Amino acid sequence: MSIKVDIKNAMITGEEMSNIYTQIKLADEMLKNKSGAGNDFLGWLDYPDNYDKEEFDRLLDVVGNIQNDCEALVVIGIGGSYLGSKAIIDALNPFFVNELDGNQRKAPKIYFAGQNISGKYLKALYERVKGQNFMVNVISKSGTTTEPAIAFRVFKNLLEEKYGKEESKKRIFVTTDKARGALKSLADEEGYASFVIPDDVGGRYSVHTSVGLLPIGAAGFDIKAFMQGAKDQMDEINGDDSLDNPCYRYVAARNVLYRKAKDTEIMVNYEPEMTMLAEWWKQLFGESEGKEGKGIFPVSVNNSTDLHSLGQIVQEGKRNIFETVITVNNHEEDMIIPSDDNDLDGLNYIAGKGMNYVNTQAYMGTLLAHVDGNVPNIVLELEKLDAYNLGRLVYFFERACGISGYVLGVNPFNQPGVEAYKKNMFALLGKKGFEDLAKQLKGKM
Ligand SMILES: O=P(O)(O)OC[C@H]1O[C@](O)(CO)[C@@H](O)[C@@H]1O
Repeated sequence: MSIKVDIKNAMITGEEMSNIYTQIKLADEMLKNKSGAGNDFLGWLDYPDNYDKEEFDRLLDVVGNIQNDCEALVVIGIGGSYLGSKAIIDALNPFFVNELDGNQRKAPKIYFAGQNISGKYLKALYERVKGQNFMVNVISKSGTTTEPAIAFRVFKNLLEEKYGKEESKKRIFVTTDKARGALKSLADEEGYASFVIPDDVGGRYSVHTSVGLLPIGAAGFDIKAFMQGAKDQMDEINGDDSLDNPCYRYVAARNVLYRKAKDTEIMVNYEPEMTMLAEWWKQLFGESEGKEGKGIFPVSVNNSTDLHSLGQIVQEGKRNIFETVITVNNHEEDMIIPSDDNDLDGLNYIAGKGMNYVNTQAYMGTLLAHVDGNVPNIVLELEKLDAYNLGRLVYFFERACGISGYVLGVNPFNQPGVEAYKKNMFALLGKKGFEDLAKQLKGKM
């Protein structure tokens, strides 16, 4: 079912929506006819139709082998080579899944590495994985990103010590550029099975490519349904160029709000398994829109947890924020609140109710309070948290982000700003070629 976008609490007039509509339509046309900035990175746009079916079948085979042949898969990557698969796997997995033992599990444990530079984290993961029958999927479009490169070196060594060089080759799956980068050269040299990140798909738009599909499939989820969701969402957007199109409505609302000085968007969820979905969304919109001194700053809260930490500032702090709440209609699990003869905690008034009911009242009460506090709320309603609907949601946001970037007047497909920290880090680490910068930086320290 379609994703619904409700803007009745977004504090926007019909006139404001109509005024921005032409720009939304034009921006989407620029995407579709590939006439805008960054038009060499639009491979994701038709990907649900145009993906490489042979590679997909090969991926299904590999996923099946991973599931049969190992207890644990270490997925190495950062940013767009990490957040999407982590988001979908977290949203779909039962809680505490890695604590289930072998016969209670339908798929290997999935561990993530290379998404930080913490020695403590990597050491702990190394110790946890070394006694298990494990495999590795290393993902990097550039093939040169420092964080995953370090993690891969560590786990490659561990595999080779444990299984020997030849057997290790069967346990390593590489997802990278088809021709360039250190990882591609290494994969060719060693003969690792490789999957391609298409040239024209940037990291943050790559969840439906093998970047996302291999880990999501290995974790036991239906990647065909995930692709179908994207396809249906794409067809739906292409089939309606009016403001009834939920994707257009979301883009229109957030841009109207931005023009009214609401320059911070808070992605709100009420289910902890959606935490990482917001992290993926933050990269998507932050890297796409945050340039040339422009952009809506994307942040997220996990409620009701964060109502007890950030609730105060949302309700009464600087009025430059709006919220986008994601709600899910169908919850499969619930916990009924027990009754108690003594009722010393005073909870009997909700005894017999499900926690999902309580959570919904918390959501509605919060929304009304925040709107009273001058925080506009956009609500995105998802039918269900399953592979199909998540496939839809990912495409929905990708398309919304591409359109929104053009409405803002930026290239939504580059990220020049992330190079600054990398250069400084290389200089400070003493990498060859960064000697002059190292001198300058040391002078400032
Ligand atoms: O897949 P790669 O090339 O390792 O890049 C990982 C991430 O790093 C960035 O390039 C930022 O440095 C992101 O845009 C990207 O998603």
